[in-house]
Amino acid sequence: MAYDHGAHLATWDLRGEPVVWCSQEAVLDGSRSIRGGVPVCFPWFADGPAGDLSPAHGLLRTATWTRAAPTDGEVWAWTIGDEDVAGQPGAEHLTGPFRVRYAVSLLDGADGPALDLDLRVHNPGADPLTVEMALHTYLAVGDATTTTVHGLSGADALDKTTGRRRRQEGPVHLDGETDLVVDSPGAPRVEVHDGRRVLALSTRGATQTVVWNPGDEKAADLSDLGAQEWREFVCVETAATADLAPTIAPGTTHTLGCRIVVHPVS
Ligand SMILES: O=P(O)(O)OC[C@H]1O[C@@H](O)[C@H](O)[C@@H](O)[C@@H]1O
Repeated sequence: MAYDHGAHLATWDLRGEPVVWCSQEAVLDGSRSIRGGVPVCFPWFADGPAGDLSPAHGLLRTATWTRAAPTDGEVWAWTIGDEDVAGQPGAEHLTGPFRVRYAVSLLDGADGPALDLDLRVHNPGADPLTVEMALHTYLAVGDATTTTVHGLSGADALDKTTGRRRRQEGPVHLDGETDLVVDSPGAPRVEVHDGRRVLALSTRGATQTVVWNPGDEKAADLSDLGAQEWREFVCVETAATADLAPTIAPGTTHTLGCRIVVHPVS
């Protein structure tokens, strides 16, 4: 299921099981962002590099995108540009013109079925364009508290729950509120292990991986999340933000992409 509102893939199921998770309480009428699926964050992430921008995660998350013709393997494709959001709340923070094409593909690869997300940002302007971006995937897990995220050990990270930078040692454990922006240039393979399967993410054009789960206490503040639903997902986000946001030269395109493959645990 996908919506033009935010170019938002809301769910992806495989063999009857959700892989991309969506809240039972998600608001799907376009009046706010969707809690779950894959929010597209652009042209800023969260409250922006200096923490003073709104709407959160950039105004494309709640904008109405235009459907584009899907090409090979693509199930949905959309486009949007700066002129489409002119006058909307947050448009005053845009730093230059852009044209974006976003596509969701279902692929049948050697590793089995895969979901591929592809965000292409073109700078049609005369000046370099620096933008933050993220594919904020909500991944379904058996129980977040016993789920681990692998592939990020040894990387520097900003722990947003403390405001401090630290080195990530070993897998990320989701025991309590987790909000970690891990610097992960070089396209690492990141894996989510929940004991019953492994979700493997390979990325392109990303410089960071964000791992987020609100935990019990913070979840209670989210009106579009059911009681205990925070246990059912972990967000592992393909990102390029803050000092590691790309600067796109005039006339060029930056692609941020993510491919998700599901491996059963035997
Ligand atoms: O509630 P929102 O706007 O969907 O954001 C959810 C979370 O998204 C994550 O990407 C951020 O790192 C968190 O800080 C934020 O709380």
